[in-house]
Amino acid sequence: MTLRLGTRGSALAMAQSTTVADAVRERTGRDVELVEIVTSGDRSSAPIQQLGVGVFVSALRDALLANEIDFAVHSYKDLPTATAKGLVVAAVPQRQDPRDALVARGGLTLNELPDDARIGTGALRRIAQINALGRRLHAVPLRGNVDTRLRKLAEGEFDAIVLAHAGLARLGRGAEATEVLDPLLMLPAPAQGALAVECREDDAELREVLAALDDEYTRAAVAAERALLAELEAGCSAPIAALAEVAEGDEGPEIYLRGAVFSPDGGFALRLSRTGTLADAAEVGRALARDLREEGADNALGVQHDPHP
Ligand SMILES: NCc1[nH]cc(CCC(=O)O)c1CC(=O)O
Repeated sequence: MTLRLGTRGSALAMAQSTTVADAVRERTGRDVELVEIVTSGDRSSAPIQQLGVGVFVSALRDALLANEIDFAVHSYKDLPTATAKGLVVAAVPQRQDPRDALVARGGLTLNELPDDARIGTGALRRIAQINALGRRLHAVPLRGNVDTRLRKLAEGEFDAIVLAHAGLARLGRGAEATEVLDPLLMLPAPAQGALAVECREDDAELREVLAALDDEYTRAAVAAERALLAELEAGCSAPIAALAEVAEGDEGPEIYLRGAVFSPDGGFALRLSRTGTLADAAEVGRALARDLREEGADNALGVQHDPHP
C-alpha cells in the first residue's frame, strides 16, 4: 500500500519531504505519495511571535490523527515542546548544518559589514544576538519563506540577512551564504537543522519502517536542546538558543551542550555549557536550563521570581 506523506507546500517543506520520501522508498521499496496540507502559518504573513508556536504544525497533526496521511516531516525547531497525544516522532534523521548563515550583498562577512548596515531577520533570538555584538548594526524585521527573504535582500531592502544554513542548503542555495556564523556569535535555535518524522503512535508497522532513518546522535542532541527549551520557556517567545554536539570521549560518545538566553535588545546575554552522556541528554538540557536560571536567565525572559521564598 502507498504511504501518504503530508507536507506543507513551501519549497523548503517540499525539499525536506522529498528527501525523506526518497529515503523511505529506497529502504523499503514502498511507494510514497506527497499530500499537500495548508497550515495557518502558510496563510498568514503576521510576525511569528504573534502567531505563536505550532502554526506550521497543527494542520499536519490534525491530518495524521484523522488518518488522511500516514506520516509528516517537520522542521524540528518548529515543533512545540509539548508532545502530541497519539503521535510519535518515529525518526530523527541525521542533522545537517545547525548553524545560522549570513547572506550579505557584495559577498561581505559579518566583520566586513559597514557601520549602520541593515540586517534582516525575523527571529528575536537572532535580533538579540546581532544587538549583543555591540556593533553599529541594525536588526530589521523580516519574514517570509527563504526565497522571499533572499529576494528582498537582492532588491536592496537590506545589506544582509541571517537565516538557517540548513534551509539554504536544502533549497540548493547553500553557496549563497557569505559566512556560516560561528555559534560563539550566533547560537542557533534548539533543534535547528534537524527534521522530525512523525506518525501515529499505534502505527507499529510504519514506526518500524521509519526507525531505519533515525540517527542516534542527532536524536540525543535534539533531546538535550529541546529539554533546555522546555524547562526555560514560560509560554513566552523569549530568545533562547541551544546547540548540542556529540564528540567521542574516553568512555564513548559525549554530549556537549551550549545554551544561552538574551534580552531582545542584546543588553543581557548569558551563555553556559554542560556535558553528559547520550543516555542523559534530556537531563543535561534540564540541568543547563537550571544553571541558566540560577545565573539570572529570568532577567532576560521577564519572569519575576521571589528571590526569598
Ligand atoms: N522558522 C522557519 C524555519 N523553520 C526551519 C527553517 C530552516 C531549516 C531548519 O532549521 O531546519 C526555517 C527558516 C530559518 O529559520 O531561516
